[in-house]
Amino acid sequence: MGTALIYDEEMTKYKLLWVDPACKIEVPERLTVSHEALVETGMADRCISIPVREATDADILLVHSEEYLEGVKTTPYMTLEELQEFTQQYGDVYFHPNIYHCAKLAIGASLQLVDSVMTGKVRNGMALVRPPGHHSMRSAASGFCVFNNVAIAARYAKQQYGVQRVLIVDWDIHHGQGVQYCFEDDPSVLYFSWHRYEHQDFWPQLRESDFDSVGKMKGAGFNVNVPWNKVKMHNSDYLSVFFHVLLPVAYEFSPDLVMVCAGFDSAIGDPEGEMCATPDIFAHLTHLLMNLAGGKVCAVLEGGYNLTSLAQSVCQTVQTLLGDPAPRPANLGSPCKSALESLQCVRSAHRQYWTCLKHAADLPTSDISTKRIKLKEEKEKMFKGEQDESTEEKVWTQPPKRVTPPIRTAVVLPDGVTCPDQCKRFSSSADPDPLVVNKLRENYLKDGDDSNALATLSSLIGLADKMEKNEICSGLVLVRDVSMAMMCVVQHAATALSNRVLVVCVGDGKVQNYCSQDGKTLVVQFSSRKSEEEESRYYIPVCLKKGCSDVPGFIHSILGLLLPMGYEYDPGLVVLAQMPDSGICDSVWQQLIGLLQGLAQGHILVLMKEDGRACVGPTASSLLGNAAPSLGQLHASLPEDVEAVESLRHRLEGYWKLLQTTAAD
Ligand SMILES: NCCCNCCCCCC(=O)CS
Ligand SMILES: [Zn+2]
Repeated sequence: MGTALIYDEEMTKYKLLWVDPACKIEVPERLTVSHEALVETGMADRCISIPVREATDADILLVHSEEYLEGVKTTPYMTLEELQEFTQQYGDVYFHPNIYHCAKLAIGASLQLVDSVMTGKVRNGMALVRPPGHHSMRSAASGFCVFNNVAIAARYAKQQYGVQRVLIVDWDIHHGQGVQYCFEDDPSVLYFSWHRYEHQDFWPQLRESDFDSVGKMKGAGFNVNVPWNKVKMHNSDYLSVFFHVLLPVAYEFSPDLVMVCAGFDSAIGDPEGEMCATPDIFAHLTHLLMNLAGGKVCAVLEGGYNLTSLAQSVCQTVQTLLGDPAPRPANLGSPCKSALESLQCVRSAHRQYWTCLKHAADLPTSDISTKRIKLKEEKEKMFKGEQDESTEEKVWTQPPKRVTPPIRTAVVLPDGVTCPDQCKRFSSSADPDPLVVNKLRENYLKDGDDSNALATLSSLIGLADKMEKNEICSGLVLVRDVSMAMMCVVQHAATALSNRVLVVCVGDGKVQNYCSQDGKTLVVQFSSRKSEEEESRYYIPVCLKKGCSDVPGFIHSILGLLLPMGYEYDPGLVVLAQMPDSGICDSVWQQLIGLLQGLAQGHILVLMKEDGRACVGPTASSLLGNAAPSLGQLHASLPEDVEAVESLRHRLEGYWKLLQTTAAD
């Protein structure tokens, strides 16, 4: 299934008609540069174009009051003075004779997107709209927003398609207070937002934007606010919040639909956000959401005011929705102290609502909530001073071109096992290099003349080489001895290939401690038995009471341990081995493959035992980029597993900074 793109140039036909410094950044070019970038990169043609429609009164009344709607309806006939007067009653927004029409199209675009996804016409999609929506409230416009596009779309999805649970992820740099107010007492809509806050000093300067606004009444726990109390937040800060707050909660919530308030003022170069996260980060944020809700992801444009980073970020998002592998998450560092403080505060505030956070630490000793008041007083005192408008020009390298290999998934299967469609059967066509053959014979083959084991191993090596050359994206190999095959491909990768190799081993089994201490390989093994090998920086045995068969425990160890380390390690190749009788079920296996594909540009090599034929279909489906089936709402992990993962995290966070979930005192 494809990716919808909804855009109509009519939404460029309104603009600011008078002088207002706060509003001058919201210009029609925001939409034109975004759409043109998608056209120039050829991505618009790869999408399924869906036309906009005009929202009806009933659509708008799902969220807004009649009196507000009646008021906005009069604006097309107003004179300039009347428009200015009408605008005065709201903050940081402007009206225009054509903005009501465009606001109805922005809603209609969002509803068309929901229809296309919910009817299965497409898998996911993006709506390029203006005016944005997430600040507008039941009876008020705010922050360039007239109607709340995403809030209306979420209510529409529930009403029209009986959607039980909607996750709204708001990665715009402003707090979508309009969305929070709309759903704060509603447990069927989980609203997650991070936003520049600076201890309530940044617009819209609301006390209720802080981490302790968790929702009200039966909606308690379903509103998650992550305040950024400093600017210059980077990719590592964003990813650590996904790994340690959003994703665990989202998997526990198990939404039927994911809506994204896709604002790109959180990217580097934006005058509002003043953050440092690079446009490619949106490929990873999007990818990490695509295995939720069976892949039903609807992204709707909100903010984004630097026309260069906006266009690049939109392209990164759409390219990932199209299924292209994400770029390498290069040089991730440690989250900054302020981000870790916020992370700790949010997890602490929510531990009573989510089992995945129940073990979260207390509020940091430097309880940042009191800073809010003190800082406010200081600001008042010193406010007399100049507001430094130091907007030095930010520069960043353009995201790397993401070339999709000609072959998406190659498979090496024993005769008699049919090749899954869209996969390509692979065998090392050229006679294997005699050197390789000898090495295989002496190191890996018990009886040296086992010809088809030799053929399989040399195919395996050939596959790894083609992945390194980006001729093949991912591979699946059925082997007789998984351990031996793993050793073989890791040895080959460690010597012949230039890249680091992440080895993920699912299930018991002796994993030769071939993790060279030089960091060429990072081995993470999930099993139910204590590993006899010593744990180290590059060999991490994760012992789970019921191994991979306990879904919550396994998912939490993937999200909270494996992904943070994997992203920080940034391998060129991922080897994923399913040991015999690992106990892992297909849907969890598919989640694991889907999530790991965010690494190594999707170069993941899966090894399974020959008799694992039943798993070939599901594995191939995930390797081809299809969304994994939803796991359903997750219950609590076993206490032993929580304990194991937490102690492992504490031991390793000195090495792997993305494992941190608290600000060191
Ligand atoms: N009044 C001093 C400056 C105010 N700047 C904030 C303007 C609203 C931004 C809203 C937005 O970006 C929507 S995503
Ligand atoms: Zn914004």
